[in-house]
Amino acid sequence: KNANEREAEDFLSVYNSTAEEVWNAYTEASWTYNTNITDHNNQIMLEKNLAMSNHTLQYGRQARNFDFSDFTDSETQRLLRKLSDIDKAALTEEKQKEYNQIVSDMETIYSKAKVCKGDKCMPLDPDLTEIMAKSRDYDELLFAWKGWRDVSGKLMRGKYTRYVELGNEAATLNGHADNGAYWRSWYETPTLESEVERLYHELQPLYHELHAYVRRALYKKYGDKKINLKGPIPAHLLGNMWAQSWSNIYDLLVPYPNAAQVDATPAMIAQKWTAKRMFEESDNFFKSLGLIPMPDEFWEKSMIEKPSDRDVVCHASAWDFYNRKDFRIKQCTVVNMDDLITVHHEMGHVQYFLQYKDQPVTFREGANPGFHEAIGDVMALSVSTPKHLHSIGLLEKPDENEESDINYLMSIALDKIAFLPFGYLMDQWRWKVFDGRFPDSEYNQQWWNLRLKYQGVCPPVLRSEEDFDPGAKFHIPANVPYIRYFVSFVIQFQFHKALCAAAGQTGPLHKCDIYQSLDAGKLLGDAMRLGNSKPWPEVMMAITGNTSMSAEPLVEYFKPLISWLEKENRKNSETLGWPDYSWTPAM
Ligand SMILES: C[C@H](NC(=O)O)C(=O)O
Ligand SMILES: [Zn+2]
Repeated sequence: KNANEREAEDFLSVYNSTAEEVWNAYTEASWTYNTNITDHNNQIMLEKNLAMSNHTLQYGRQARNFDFSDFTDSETQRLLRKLSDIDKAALTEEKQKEYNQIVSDMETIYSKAKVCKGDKCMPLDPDLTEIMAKSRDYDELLFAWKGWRDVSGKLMRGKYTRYVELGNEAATLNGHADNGAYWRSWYETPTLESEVERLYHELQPLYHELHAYVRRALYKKYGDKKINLKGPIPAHLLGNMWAQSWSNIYDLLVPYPNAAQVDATPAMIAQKWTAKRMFEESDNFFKSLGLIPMPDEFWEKSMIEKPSDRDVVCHASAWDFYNRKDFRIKQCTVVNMDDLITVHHEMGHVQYFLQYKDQPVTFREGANPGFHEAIGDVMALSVSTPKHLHSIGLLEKPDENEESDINYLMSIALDKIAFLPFGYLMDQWRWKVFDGRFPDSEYNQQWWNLRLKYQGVCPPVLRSEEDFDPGAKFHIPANVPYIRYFVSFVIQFQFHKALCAAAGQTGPLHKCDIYQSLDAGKLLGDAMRLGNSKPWPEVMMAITGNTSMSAEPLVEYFKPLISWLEKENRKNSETLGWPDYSWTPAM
């Protein structure tokens, strides 16, 4: 190694120890704000954010001064290259303040928004979420759906344009074409857009079969004034505020009502499960694989229930405090199956934090953002099986037959297949907003064009450019990219297949439960420990033996259901897709 490389290594170790301090300070302030939304806490968070940016700027400039092309250590090169992208620190201080204030204002609007009916004012979590999940009254659903958009997205519209401008300015200062290009650069895959488009088209036939089957069930429930069997589905009838997961209307869709049921919620309530019990159950699952237990600080400092005395950001999230000891989850947990899955999703993030905690801070990320989103969901694919739920006392002995299998696959498909178009379109919209193809005069129109094109849903009431419906989904005001979830929903089945093989499970993928397999745990743990120190295809290779994303394991997992749906839809001579694309329900 030449002197230049040795100097770079010293520089990087000073960077790392100072970064741990500064990032920890910001994360603590951000946690305080997210778990107690006040102006005071917001101001402190903004200050710590600026301090972090100054640190990034100072060290980013020095990193750019190194000519690392002839360095021998590829890790040092990778670290310096990542440090050279200084993100928002490239903006002037007052533009950084403006940008950070806009993002925190939008997130505060979203997190404090309430829909009032008389003197009862309902937040999204848990009230409106519960109405969307449980109500079967067309107009009550409409009240919640429209009301939520009026008090969230609609109030952010003016801020979003400036957010886009400043995000693009920072991206171009770092050499990216626009902010969308900056976000995609994290995948180190120049062909990312065409790869996700290819995956989407491979999976679209599965979605069309499910969409046609669900539309038929909703037609039976709500009648021909509200459902057109050749048209899009009104977006408020699918059990979820954004129609991104349909498992809450499973009761309208059950393929075999007399076969074994799959929902653990009744047992969780009957057995008086608590949020704490749900987290302990998840921790047990990870430990059974030989993975790392949640440390004491996690149990002491996490916020696992919605506090009654203050405003908080309820959208569930996992937190790394960058001191290799302190990791937390913030979740407004409700005792039901949906939230038990979410608990595993968030615990998957913390397991990743624990596995890569001794990496340089710059590498304490997922191999790509989709990897980070996939870990917990892989665990949940095992935990959700009737066999596993029975083993933890949440379902009576599952009768193993073709009908109960189809019931189970349907319940998982209502989460996983239903999600794919939404997971895909969120950043199709944002990438085009950032690259200018969608001017702010068309924000809402273009949003609904994509919602129709990919999801086959339509707004149940007239929309206009007075509205800003993308802002009604957390990740838009919170500035959280979304293609990571589409990537996750594809690769998690690749991981599931690989871990099931490692666990010696030879049956069909949907019956596999990797519980207690130390081999499966080791395969995933070793991959997580790499963090972002290697390009993700190498990590994909280490887990699955392939270097690329593939829809095949997902298609294999759902094969029995797809065959069943094809037969069912043919029997009903369903129209696949929504050729009556301009139909809207009687208002
Ligand atoms: C799928 C995504 N998950 C998450 O934010 O953790 C969502 O909830 O929209
Ligand atoms: Zn997540």
